[in-house]
Amino acid sequence: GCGRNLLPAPQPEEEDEEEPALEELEQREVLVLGLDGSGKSTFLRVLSGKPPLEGHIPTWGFNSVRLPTKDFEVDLLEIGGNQNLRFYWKEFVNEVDVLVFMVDSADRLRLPWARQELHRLLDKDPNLPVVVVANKQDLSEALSVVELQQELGLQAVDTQREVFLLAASVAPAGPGFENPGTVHIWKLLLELLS
Ligand SMILES: Nc1nc2c(ncn2[C@@H]2O[C@H](COP(=O)(O)OP(=O)(O)OP(=O)(O)O)[C@@H](O)[C@H]2O)c(=O)[nH]1
Ligand SMILES: [Mg+2]
Repeated sequence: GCGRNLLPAPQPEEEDEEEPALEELEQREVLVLGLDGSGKSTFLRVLSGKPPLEGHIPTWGFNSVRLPTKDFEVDLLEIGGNQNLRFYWKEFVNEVDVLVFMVDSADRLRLPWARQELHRLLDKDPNLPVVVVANKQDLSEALSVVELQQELGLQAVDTQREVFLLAASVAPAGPGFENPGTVHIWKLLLELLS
């Protein structure tokens, strides 16, 4: 045998009695999606007080952080944006409270792809609040929010649903973490989750 006979059989009923309540705070789930290189991992790092990484290290799967607030805990879950991973995105949109969709505002050539993926997700859950982040506004070639609204087809989205488009550069320019873009996104998320 492989040794499993040595383990005592699990006795869930007894354990239930002894196990203290671990989760006192309510959970909120935020899904963070967007094309590869748009800044999802950077956003999660900066939110958790870590400096952004220099280059692009692709997320080959999931990446998550849990941030406590006074009323609840916020789980932010990134799924990598590589083309092979995008297939899985739609499996998670119905499981979360808010979707953050990151866009590299300077990646003009791939905006049509970002638009297509975003609208697929919007179609998947008509009630999910969506925060579109027009990231990398620090780059000179970045499109403005007005241009991005057009390019991402957000004017056409029906007025019933909550879609926000926020300009940001989530990677801080220098040391220190008073990043106004990230703070702004976080405040909006807390409002939507309350
Ligand atoms: N100039 C500029 N660069 C940024 C900004 N945010 C992120 N970056 C850079 O963009 C690159 C990619 O960032 P990531 O956060 O790894 O991108 P990602 O969306 O997680 O990518 P995948 O995991 O592959 O899906 C990194 O080199 C970051 O430093 C920003 O606001 N401005
Ligand atoms: Mg990543």
